[in-house]
Amino acid sequence: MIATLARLWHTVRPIRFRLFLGLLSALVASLVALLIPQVLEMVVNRLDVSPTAAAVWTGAAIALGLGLVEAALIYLRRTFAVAPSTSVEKGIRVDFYRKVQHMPVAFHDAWGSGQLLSRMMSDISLIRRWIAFGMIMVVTNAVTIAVGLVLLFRSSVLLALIFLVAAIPVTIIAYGFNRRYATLSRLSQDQNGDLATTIEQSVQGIRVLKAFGRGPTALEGFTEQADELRRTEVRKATSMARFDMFMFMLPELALGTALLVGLFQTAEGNMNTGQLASYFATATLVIGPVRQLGNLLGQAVNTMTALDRHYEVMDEENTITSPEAPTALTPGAARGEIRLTGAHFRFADAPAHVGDVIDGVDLHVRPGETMALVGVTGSGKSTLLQLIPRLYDTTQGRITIDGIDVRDMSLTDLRTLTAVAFEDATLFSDSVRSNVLIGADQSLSPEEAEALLQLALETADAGFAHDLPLGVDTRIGEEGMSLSGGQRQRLALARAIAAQPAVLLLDDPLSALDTKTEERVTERLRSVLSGTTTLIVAHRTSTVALADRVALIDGGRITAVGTHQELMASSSRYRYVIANQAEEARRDRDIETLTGELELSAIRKAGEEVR
Ligand SMILES: Nc1ncnc2c1ncn2[C@@H]1O[C@H](COP(=O)(O)OP(=O)(O)OP(=O)(O)O)[C@@H](O)[C@H]1O
Repeated sequence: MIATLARLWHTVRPIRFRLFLGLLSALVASLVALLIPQVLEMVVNRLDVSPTAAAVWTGAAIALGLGLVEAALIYLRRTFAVAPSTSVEKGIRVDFYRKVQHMPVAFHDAWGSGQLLSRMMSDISLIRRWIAFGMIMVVTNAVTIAVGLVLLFRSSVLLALIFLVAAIPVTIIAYGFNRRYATLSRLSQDQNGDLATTIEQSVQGIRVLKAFGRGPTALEGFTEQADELRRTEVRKATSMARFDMFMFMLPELALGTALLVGLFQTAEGNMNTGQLASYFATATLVIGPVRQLGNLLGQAVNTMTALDRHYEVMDEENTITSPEAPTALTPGAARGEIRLTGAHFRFADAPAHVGDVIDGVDLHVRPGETMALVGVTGSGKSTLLQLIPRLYDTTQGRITIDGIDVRDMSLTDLRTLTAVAFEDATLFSDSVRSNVLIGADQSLSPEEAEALLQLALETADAGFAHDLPLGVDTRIGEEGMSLSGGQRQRLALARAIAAQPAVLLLDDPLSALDTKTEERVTERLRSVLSGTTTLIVAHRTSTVALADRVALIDGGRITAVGTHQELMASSSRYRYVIANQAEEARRDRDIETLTGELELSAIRKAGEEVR
């Protein structure tokens, strides 16, 4: 807790002085407010002695003046604290985003996107509200209550004790309520997030749901989730209603009792009317901070939790970073010779009894060569590809490009040398042009960039982009025009080509294309990118046959390397894998003919589940 506070103190360093001014304004404002009842007491007592209009006017003018000063100070408090705290909030948010961006893929495997989103949005907002408001108000309210109590005791010890009897449970109830309410709020936020995810999934997978007649089941699931959220909202409202009841009932009861006792006391001459008036004015002023203090203490605990959650992400160690003294290289001059030596890899969450996913791979890919990676599903093809640009790091062994260990290169150089296209083509909500040129050399002139865009689109057989409503300036992605799976894949491939890498890593990027288009694209890739070393995960025999050589991967090991013809002749395992893939491709074609643009991979997955 102390360490967390110390870190927060460090974070607010640039605005500490303004926060101090905010605190000062708030303190003076509340002391000024507490002066008003004292003026009231004076006026009432003066009126008892000499009831003149002048006394009334003077008292009213002083109270009005004090009220104006208080209002001005409250304005100052907000000015001093709110604007700078939003800049601190922005800073924290940007740091968080930077951190998440820099973290390796393994971090994102481990952390759900919902978790990161809620830490990025809700937790950071909570921290900002505490910096701008909570921190200042907790001190101000504590001082107001302390001074207020002294004034109440000065008016009447007995009435002050009645006030205290109500104030203590109010603070305790408010504190407890805030803690419980925060838990419920977080639950409701999580459930809202889950509901949003369900809607997103059903909208994205609407065709699969319809094709399999799973709409009613999806609706049932959704209704159950919506009902859970409703129950949480009802619990929140009930809890709030109970809290409000106590918050108003206890102080009102105390003030009612105090009024009764106060009137007797005044009648018996134990206190004067001025004191009684000042007691009530002070008590009304102090009850607000009493109610708020419990809330603020609860908020403080919630903010500590939010800070801990925030620092938990910020403290995650980034294991994939550039070395301190990277080997100098010129990505443009690279030959693209890849060598894996005794490469091992296992996922951090893999159970102990399971062997390494990549289990001692030795592989040599010659400069400019196109090598196909072939293996049954789950044999480690995608994982192997991802080790080269260090999306994951080998747990043993080494990978070199042109003789330089990838760990000795700066990440920027390595990621310029390599480009990846995944089967699952992710496009951003932006124009086709921006999507394709995302990894292109930023120093190109507009004409060069345009020529590169054309070449990439042509090579990837993505000429359809010119026929979109605004051509290559058409907005695509989630908020833009929707494209078919095959179109998305071709743009993702064009993006990898436009990066002009020395090493092109293609993870089954043509799976959604028909066989003819795939063959055409593979041919073009070979002629346009003759100097580029290409490692391609392929399922179709046609693509495999076009590669210079093929590597067969089995259980995380390379078991055979050679041309397609050589392996067909020498390896029975290779013949088995290829025959299997041909069968799969035939089934895909049949389904495609039957259902048009259906999501093939989803259908396959659903089919596997049924089996
Ligand atoms: N992020 C991950 N965390 C844990 N295990 C994973 C992760 N990604 C893949 N695996 C596991 O690693 C193994 C190899 O997966 P990989 O995706 O490399 O296979 P693949 O040969 O590319 O399969 P496919 O042809 O089906 O794409 C599989 O058993 C898979 O379940």
